[in-house]
Amino acid sequence: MIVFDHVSKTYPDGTMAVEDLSFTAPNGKITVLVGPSGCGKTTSMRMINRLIDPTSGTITLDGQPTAGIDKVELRRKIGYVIQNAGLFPHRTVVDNVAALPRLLGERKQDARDRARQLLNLVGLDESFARKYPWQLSGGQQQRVGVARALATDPPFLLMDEPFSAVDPIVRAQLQDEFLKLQETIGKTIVMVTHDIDEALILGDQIAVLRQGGRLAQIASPEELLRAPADRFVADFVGTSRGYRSLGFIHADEQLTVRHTPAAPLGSSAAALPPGSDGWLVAVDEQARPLGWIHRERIGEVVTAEAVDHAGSIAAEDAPLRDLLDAALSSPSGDGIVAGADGGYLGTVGTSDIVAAIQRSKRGRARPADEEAGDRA
Ligand SMILES: Nc1ncnc2c1ncn2[C@@H]1O[C@H](COP(=O)(O)OP(=O)(O)OP(=O)(O)O)[C@@H](O)[C@H]1O
Repeated sequence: MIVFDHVSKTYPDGTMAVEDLSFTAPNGKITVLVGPSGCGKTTSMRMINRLIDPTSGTITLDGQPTAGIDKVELRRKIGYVIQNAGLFPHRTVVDNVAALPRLLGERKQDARDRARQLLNLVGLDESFARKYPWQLSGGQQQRVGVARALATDPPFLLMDEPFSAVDPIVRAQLQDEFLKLQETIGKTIVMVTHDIDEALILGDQIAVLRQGGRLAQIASPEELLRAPADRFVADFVGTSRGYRSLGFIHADEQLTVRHTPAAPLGSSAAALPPGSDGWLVAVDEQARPLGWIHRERIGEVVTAEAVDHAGSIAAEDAPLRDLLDAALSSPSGDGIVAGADGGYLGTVGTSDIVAAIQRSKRGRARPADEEAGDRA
């Protein structure tokens, strides 16, 4: 657990970068610091590993004030991932990852063996180990940066805009992989980003800072979207908050899944049922949904060319946002749902999804009502 207790930082030129900042980054969770440029995110994060010393206040790691921990020991406990990976250009990938353990006295072979395991963990196979950073793509370099930060198996990890130097598609992939990795490693992470969408995807909790390093709100992604503390947070989180918050809510068991008939590729048109307003769900040989198909577009047999791909397909356990999107993008008006194995399950209607949204809103409102009842 990392605790900020009334921490302030004034630079020698008088700039108040952080003012009276207090928050807790819980163990095994990702805490994201976001806010506009110059609001003190980087200063706050660098005070944790004492690259910058606070002017006042204390920061503790699992109850131990950082001011009292030897800097070498502190850096061993806290992995650090920076933008652009910051790799040593003249060292191979494996030696980049092994660098800090070597510096701390580990045997070369042991450090390299572990480095190879870590490279594997971040999705880089053996062939990358002997390459140099300039031979890697931006996304691959960033993975090496993550592997290097994990080299001393630190319980804490600081990440400064770790995925911002790569294009949006690679960034989305790295974010996804990183969340899976965190499920395995369970580190206590503080991450800085200026990108609210990245914060909403990665954060277990998000601390929104305003100019002068003052905390505007700290909350879960869902709460930040649902109940921004003030206008500044609402504007920073951005528009379509209601729709985006559906990305964190799942359907309940009451959601009606309709049994719209399937039209397997290659099947004869004569053998097919009428469908819903003529619409059927085209499925492949493994009964996986491909998209919608209208009876009028089917000749003698169902062909892949006749499938309409406009509608997105939602997974059974997907958040309501994905189900709603599947329905809204669908030519038939209903959304296609696939099971965990990718097989076709059924379809959901827009009105049924809206009813599920309303039930979830009532469900979330209830605890507060009950609290009010308890107080009365
Ligand atoms: N060494 C320094 N000396 C004086 N002022 C500084 C120093 N480093 C940062 N600042 C100032 O402190 C404030 C906070 O800077 P910081 O880098 O922490 O912000 P940030 O939120 O990380 O910004 P960005 O998103 O642009 O990276 C800014 O006004 C900045 O100009």
